[in-house]
Amino acid sequence: MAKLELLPAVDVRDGQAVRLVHGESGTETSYGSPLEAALAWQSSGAEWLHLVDLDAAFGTGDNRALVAEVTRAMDIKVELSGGIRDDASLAAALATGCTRVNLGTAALETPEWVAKVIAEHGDKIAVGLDVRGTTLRGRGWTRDGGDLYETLERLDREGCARYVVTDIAKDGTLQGPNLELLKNVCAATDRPVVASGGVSSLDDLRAIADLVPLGVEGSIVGKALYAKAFTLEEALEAVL
Ligand SMILES: O=C(O)c1ccccc1N[C@@H]1O[C@H](COP(=O)(O)O)[C@@H](O)[C@H]1O
Repeated sequence: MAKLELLPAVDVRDGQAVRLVHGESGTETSYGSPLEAALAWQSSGAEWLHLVDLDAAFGTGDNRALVAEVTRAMDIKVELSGGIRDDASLAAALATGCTRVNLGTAALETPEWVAKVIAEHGDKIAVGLDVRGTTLRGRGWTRDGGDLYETLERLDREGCARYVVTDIAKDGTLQGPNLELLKNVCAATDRPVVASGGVSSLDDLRAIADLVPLGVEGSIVGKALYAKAFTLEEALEAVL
């Protein structure tokens, strides 16, 4: 059976690696240099880095040069997101050499553009389905953007390669992942799903790994690593 991929997260706000609670601006806890954090996850054995430009996602500026520097410094695969919403921001993101990008707001607000870039770039494009209940949220998770399952059906039709599914109610809370949501999304699509939000323990990761046969391919891990609930080495061992 395929093993669950783990994607330690580095979210960047105002030049710092931060974690938010429920993705709300103003709830930041700072963890210092994004490059140092990313290099630490790489040295601990990560095969992926989930790198987010939060200022670009919130529309409060950007950390584009810094996320490009971090991406270029990595020998591992990088999933890059935050503020990738048009040809220029997509070209800049892909030029960093990242393995794939994760689109959020654009999938809700400019579906024609997203269909076009999916057709052009295939599995270099993932779509982030960031939900409260079953309502998608965009623009830094501050605005409603439609129904999860209707959007999923449309993106499936357009050939979207994979989805990164975040339960906003869980994100940054260390309350455990929303396994029901993950199962429901896997039942609604045949595309791989990357889980995001709420991981607090090795048991949470094992529970997500149990969903690999249903279509879960990976899990983002953020707060739990920064809060030292477990080490990345322990996490990688737990999902072998
Ligand atoms: O990751 C977060 O904590 C987060 C919080 C608030 C907004 C966005 C967040 N992350 C990721 O940003 C992209 C969406 O950016 P955009 O809408 O395309 O500009 C997506 O990957 C979110 O999961």
